[in-house]
Amino acid sequence: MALNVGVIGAGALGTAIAQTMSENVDELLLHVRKQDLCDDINNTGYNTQYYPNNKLNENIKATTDINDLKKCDIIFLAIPSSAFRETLKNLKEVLEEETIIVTTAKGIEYPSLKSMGDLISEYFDENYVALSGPNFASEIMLNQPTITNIASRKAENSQKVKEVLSTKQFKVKIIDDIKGIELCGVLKNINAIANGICEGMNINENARYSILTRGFKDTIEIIESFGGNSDTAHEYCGFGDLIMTSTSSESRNHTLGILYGQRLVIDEAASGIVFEGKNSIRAVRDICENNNIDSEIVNFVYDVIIERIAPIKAFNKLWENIE
Ligand SMILES: NC(=O)C1=CN([C@@H]2O[C@H](COP(=O)(O)OP(=O)(O)OC[C@H]3O[C@@H](n4cnc5c(N)ncnc54)[C@H](OP(=O)(O)O)[C@@H]3O)[C@@H](O)[C@H]2O)C=CC1
Ligand SMILES: O=C(CO)COP(=O)(O)O
Repeated sequence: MALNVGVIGAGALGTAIAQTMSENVDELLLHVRKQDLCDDINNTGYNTQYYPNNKLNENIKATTDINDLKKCDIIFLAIPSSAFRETLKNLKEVLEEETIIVTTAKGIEYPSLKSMGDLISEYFDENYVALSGPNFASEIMLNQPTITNIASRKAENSQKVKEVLSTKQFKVKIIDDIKGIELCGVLKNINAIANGICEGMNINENARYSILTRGFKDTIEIIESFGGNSDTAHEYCGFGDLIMTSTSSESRNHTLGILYGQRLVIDEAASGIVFEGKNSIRAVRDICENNNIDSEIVNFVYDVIIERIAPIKAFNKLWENIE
């Protein structure tokens, strides 16, 4: 394929989608932060930090030099949302405005309450595409069957991104709701934490799945309040990712919730693990307040994670108010 494609972020997701797309392009540029990891990838063919047992395809070339991305037609940002603005500023120095930027991050900027798409459009106009779905990176890396949704403001951009991403195993469905797709990714993390907290406290399944049902309804309400389409909540990026992340032990957000539910304190910053849901809870609560949405699930997660209210007390309040 003639398109030049780059991925920024050689973590779990960046490496996995690089591997997928390398089936479709002549050369895939993978931008890595650390020189030693870059050397490992180029010299051994392994991402020794994230996937020490999975050989990378030979046409994946790692670089630490952002200037190498100049020639790319499409660049995927597979980094935490907290790193987006800084990375976009750096990219703006070297890229043409027409470069398509794809966000894979399921987070939101605080206190601006901007989505990752909003941030990209500050630097690269409307040339962005959002990707989201029930997509554990570890499974993508193993080339296991996966579907994702993408959305953008320009149909031709979605089409190009679909072309570089699609393989026999990795399916891509374009939807027409850029706001909704991003909100789904953010909100499912909050629900995953909520369910994790309940699981950690050994709350019964009748209650847990009622809470998940309520979380799904709140997701629809929030999407609609942003002018998004409620159908998006029924997509892979909506229902699919919500259920998967809220119930799977593979999810970092779900696991974080379990730890809080068990009142086990970990040093989240020192762990180096990306907990997007934890980082976006303040933003989601502000979004609800600004739009007069009273989400008991969002309040529950805020109470436990930010206010550090005892999980059982927070749960009792949630249960009293849920209907
Ligand atoms: N993992 C998954 O299954 C999925 C993840 N996502 C989303 O993708 C995004 C990335 O997640 P994931 O790949 O799992 O995270 P990882 O922690 O596995 O990887 C993060 C990558 O970003 C780099 N990075 C971290 N901080 C910065 C920074 N300040 N500046 C530049 N680069 C930075 C890391 O570099 P270094 O290694 O040097 O720290 C690493 O390459 C998240 O928003 C997540 O929600 C979406 C779908 C699935
Ligand atoms: O978004 C994901 C899968 O779709 C990954 O979820 P976690 O960040 O909770 O691990």
